[in-house]
Amino acid sequence: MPLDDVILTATNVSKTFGKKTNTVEALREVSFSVARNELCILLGPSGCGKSTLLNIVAGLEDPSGGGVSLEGKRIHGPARERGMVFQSYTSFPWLTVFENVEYGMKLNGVPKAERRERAEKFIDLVHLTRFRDAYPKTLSGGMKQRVAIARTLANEPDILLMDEPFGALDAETRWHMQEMLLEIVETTHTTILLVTHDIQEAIFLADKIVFLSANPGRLKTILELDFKKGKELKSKEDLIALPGYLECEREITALMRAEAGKSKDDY
Ligand SMILES: Nc1ncnc2c1ncn2[C@@H]1O[C@H](COP(=O)(O)OP(=O)(O)OP(=O)(O)O)[C@@H](O)[C@H]1O
Repeated sequence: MPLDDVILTATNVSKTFGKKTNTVEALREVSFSVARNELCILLGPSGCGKSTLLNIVAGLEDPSGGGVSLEGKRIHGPARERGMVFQSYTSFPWLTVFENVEYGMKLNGVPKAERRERAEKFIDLVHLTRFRDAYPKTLSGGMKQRVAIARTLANEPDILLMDEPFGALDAETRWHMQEMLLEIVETTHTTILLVTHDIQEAIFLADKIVFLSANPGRLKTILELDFKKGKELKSKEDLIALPGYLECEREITALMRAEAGKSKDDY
């Protein structure tokens, strides 16, 4: 990958929680990069440090060793250029959809006319135009998460960070959300770093999968998903029908099983 295409670089990122005898080594010397306009997935078994790594990129946690740079600048603390969407819905209940999407821009000093224009654009993008004046409590889980996505994108981050964004949703809503995310990427060319432990979700969404092993979290492998390159995927069915899909799913399932180290009797 040409160097100027790299937007985010993680170099030898380590993280140990706790002090003295009571420590947990969550990450050991993890290095990877994300290219501009790429959708990069952090995947691995439970407890391998995916969320910790994403939180370090977000600036919500400091690494114990190594570091992360965005556009060549070392990350220290949270900033607007790195927008985060969590699994739990984070809209303000006393504000309408429109006001929720506008809120962050208001804090960032975006002038009113531009705020309105951007809020409308991103509400349309997440298919909530009819619900712009609704309050979050009247919306479904998927709609609330769409508000969070629109609000984060409206701040025009350089990279969108997503931690299990569809993890709390039922299977059907999850598919729709995944399909919508690919539509968003196609329209806005946003660079995304997304954590999931769902193998199918990872294969459907990813340009690249960074697979972590557990105890401590280390880089196991990076999968480029060549079988998808140049193919237009609108739905899960399109993905499953692609030659190469099953092999890819089998490879990742085997990695996951080896790393989780669980036989069917260990649960
Ligand atoms: N604040 C913390 N204090 C102590 N240990 C922590 C803290 N946060 C995470 N850990 C530990 O670090 C390790 C990695 O946790 P993390 O949540 O990043 O993994 P994960 O891959 O995102 O897991 P999951 O898929 O289950 O969400 C785990 O052993 C976890 O218990």
